[in-house]
Amino acid sequence: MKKILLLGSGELGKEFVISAKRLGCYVIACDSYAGAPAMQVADEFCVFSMLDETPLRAAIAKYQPDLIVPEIEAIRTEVLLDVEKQGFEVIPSARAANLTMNRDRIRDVAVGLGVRTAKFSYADSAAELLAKATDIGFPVVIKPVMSSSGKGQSVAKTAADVQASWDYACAGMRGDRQKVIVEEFIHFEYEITLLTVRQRKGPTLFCPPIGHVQERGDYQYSWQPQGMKPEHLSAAQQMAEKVTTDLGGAGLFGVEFFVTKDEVIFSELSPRPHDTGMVTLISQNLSEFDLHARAVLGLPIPSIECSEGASAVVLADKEGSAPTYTGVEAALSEPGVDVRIFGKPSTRPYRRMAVALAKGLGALQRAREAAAKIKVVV
Ligand SMILES: Nc1ncnc2c1ncn2[C@@H]1O[C@H](COP(=O)(O)OP(=O)(O)OP(=O)(O)O)[C@@H](O)[C@H]1O
Ligand SMILES: NCC(=O)N[C@@H]1O[C@H](COP(=O)([O-])[O-])[C@@H](O)[C@H]1O
Ligand SMILES: [Mg+2]
Repeated sequence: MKKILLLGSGELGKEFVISAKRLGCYVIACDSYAGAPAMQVADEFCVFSMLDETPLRAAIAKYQPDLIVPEIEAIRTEVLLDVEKQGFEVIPSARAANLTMNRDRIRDVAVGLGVRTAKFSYADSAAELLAKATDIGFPVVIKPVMSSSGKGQSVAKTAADVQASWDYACAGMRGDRQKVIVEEFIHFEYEITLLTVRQRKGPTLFCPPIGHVQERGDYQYSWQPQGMKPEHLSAAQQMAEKVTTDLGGAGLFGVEFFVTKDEVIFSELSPRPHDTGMVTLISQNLSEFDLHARAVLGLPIPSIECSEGASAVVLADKEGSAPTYTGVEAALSEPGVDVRIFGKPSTRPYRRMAVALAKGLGALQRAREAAAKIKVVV
């Protein structure tokens, strides 16, 4: 039985714990607040800020896990680099966790590998941001180098927007680096997440591409499979293989691409299950969480089967605690529809609280209709 220390206990971690426990693992779920989704299904839990070196080291020393599995980006990843040297195993690797926590570091790796990205630059002041944005050409997308789920992200349409974008990025930044990435705005036809599985034994596997739509830099709904021109799919797979091979280790990655009429552009990647990949809870024989669990445990993945499916998020609209949910009965009365309520103990505007899933013909519309029926009450 493998002992897993899960760093981050949100909705993605909760499904991962269920998958890992079904395969006989013992899981200690960690996060900065009590009652986090994954803690509700784990064997033990531990509450501390994973950005703090001391409690993070203490948890690793106390539990002596076989595997350390990061579930969020905001972790004191220097500690992971250090404990990996001492012989602990970090999934997929401490380097992957460290690089992907910093948009600039992973972007520099991708560029070094010759992977196509949007034009971009970095800035550490409003004045520098204005100069870099002007060089690239408006509109530009601005994101803190340390953030996720769209936090601190905005689009500057003209020079007049730059100061507001800088202030917004500074307010949404986490971690200790006051730095942003400024990117050319890509007018893509669609965007995808390519779930990519690195196995301990065996070749890298790809799930059929997942299409998704984002608002405020955060995912709203996703579907699988997203139809792609064969040459675009193979370009995306080649880039995903290149970057994940460089990062190394075993596990599932969510590799994000923009697809324009003529080309595929790498955006970023998560060295762990991806929020848009929650669709695989209904569309695949093995969900992205099952695949991550099998890959990290070195278990076989003989085939990945997919049929049409979709997911749509249920968001909170205000701050509160002990939420309840209405409309679940109405949502579930449709055939082929399912719901996952994460069980987060508190709400804030736009916090993702649940997801509706649908399979079969018209899955996307039915998932969105089901999500719209569910209301978060606080
Ligand atoms: N250069 C760009 N051009 C056009 N749209 C963009 C660009 N960069 C980001 N976006 C849009 O914003 C979304 C979020 O961006 P990105 O994935 O970089 O942020 P994130 O905070 O890391 O999100 P997550 O943590 O949920 O993956 C993208 O999926 C895309 O819809
Ligand atoms: N795009 C990354 C992502 O979706 N991460 C997921 O959201 C949780 C945080 O949610 P919270 O902010 O509501 O606590 C994380 O723990 C993870 O499960
Ligand atoms: Mg993203």
